Order: sequence, then C-alpha cells, then structure tokens
Amino acid sequence: MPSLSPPFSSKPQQPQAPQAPESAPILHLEQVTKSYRSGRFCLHNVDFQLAAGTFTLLTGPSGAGKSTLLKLFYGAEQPDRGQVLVQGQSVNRLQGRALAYLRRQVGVIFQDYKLLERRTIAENVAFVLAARGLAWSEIQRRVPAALSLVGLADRGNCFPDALSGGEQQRVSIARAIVGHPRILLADEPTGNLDRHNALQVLKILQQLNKKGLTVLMTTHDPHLVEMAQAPVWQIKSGRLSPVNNRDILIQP
Ligand SMILES: Nc1ncnc2c1ncn2[C@@H]1O[C@H](COP(=O)(O)OP(=O)(O)OP(=O)(O)O)[C@@H](O)[C@H]1O
Repeated sequence: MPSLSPPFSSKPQQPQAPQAPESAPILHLEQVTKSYRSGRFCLHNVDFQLAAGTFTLLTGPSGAGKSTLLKLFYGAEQPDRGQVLVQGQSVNRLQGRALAYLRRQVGVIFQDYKLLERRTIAENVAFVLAARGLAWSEIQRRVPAALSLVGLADRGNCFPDALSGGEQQRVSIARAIVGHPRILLADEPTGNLDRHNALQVLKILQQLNKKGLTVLMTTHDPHLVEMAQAPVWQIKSGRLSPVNNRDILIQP
C-alpha cells in the first residue's frame, strides 16, 4: 500500500444530497441556451437526457461547445436560459453546500491531468477525500483501491513526473472516482495521448461504466469513436443531435 503521510485534516462527514428517483435522467438539459460575452453561441435551445449507467460520447468541431456542455453539468458555467439538472436536481438554483453535495456525485477529468507535481500519486488521489473530511482510515482504504482500478496499485509513492502521460491520466481517473461519484465527465481525456494510451484510457472508462458509473466523454478522435461502440452526440452550430451514421465523423 502506498505510504500516505497525513497532512490532511479530518472533518465530520456531511449528509448526502437528496437523490432523484432512478427513472429520472441522471443528466438533463431542458431548453438550454448558452453564449459567452464574446457573442459566441455555444448551445441554442438544447434538450438532452442521459439515463443512469450509460456511456455516451460527445463530439463536434473545435470550439463547438463540448467543454461548455460539460461545464454546465459540473456547475462551472451557468446557462443563459433553460434548466441544467443532475440527478433531477437543478444545478442553476443550487448554491453553497447543496451545490457542493451535488458536485460530489460528479467526477471530472481533463485533457491535461491537473496533478499536483509536488505530491505523490497516492497523495494526489487522497487530497480530494481529505478535503471532504473523510476519516484517515477510510482514505487509506480507498486510495489503493482507486489506484488498483486504473492499474497503478504499485505507483502510489511515485511523483507525477515519473509517470508517462497515459499513466498520469489514469491517476486523474483514480482521483475523479475515489469519492465514489455516480457520474464521470471526461473532457477530451485522450487528447494528449498516443493511440495505445488513448485506447487504454477508453477501456478503463468502459470498465468503470460496467460497474455502474455514468460516463459522458468528449472526443475529436474518430478512431476512438469507432472503438468505443457507444452512442454518439454531436454539437454543431449550437445544436446537439445524435449521430446515427458514424461515417460522417470520419473526415479527412
Ligand atoms: N470563458 C469563456 N469566455 C468567452 N468565450 C469562451 C469561454 N469559454 C469558451 N468560450 C468560447 O466558446 C466556444 C466553445 O468553447 P468550448 O471550449 O466549449 O468548445 P469545445 O467544443 O470544447 O472546443 P475544443 O474541441 O477546441 O476544446 C469557443 O468559441 C470558445 O472560444
């Protein structure tokens, strides 16, 4: 087990956010419009629903609004109009502690791994649990389990710069899931990886999905879309629509 020095404080755990009935979509946009001050329209009257336990890909040209859509779901951006619901709860209206509880249900990973360079791999993964006030014994139980799920059980004592890009992305997946979220939003997680590592990351995300995690992943990569064999949605000119013919994504 990786050694974890305890620089982390332990606070009492907070009660869980209320959960919507299982039949409700776990991720839901209702007539959402979002633009930026630059005047750029990202989403225009978009309706979108994902059921719990699904694995879905989101694609579209650069600048179309893929990251923006994910940001709406983890509360980093607000819609101009419409409702953004996560587990049936409106993200728009939640504030303070209620929003914090809801965000615990949502793990996020990015193209750049955002690891703390001066912390070991185990400490990077532990950090989020310590910030939530989990007991030290629980942190020591969960961190090796999360690292094991991404195939890095023996790398906990390493620092990030000793790991390859693919391994660093796997650490960021461990960090995103160690809090046991129900949803994982993956924003172009394979964008910096070669094909082998990209497929490995895809495989891990699919394995986590099989264990019940709802995964929404953005990608530009037609090869990955082909390999994933999952439903694909495309954002283009402010509209979001399902892609029925994957061939249209394979462009020269
Ligand atoms: N904070 C912001 N302020 C102003 N404009 C923004 C902001 N964030 C994004 N944009 C603009 O909104 C549009 C959509 O950006 P977004 O990052 O969501 O696109 P994307 O589809 O994820 O692009 P890429 O595939 O290149 O990552 C772009 O034109 C971008 O320049």
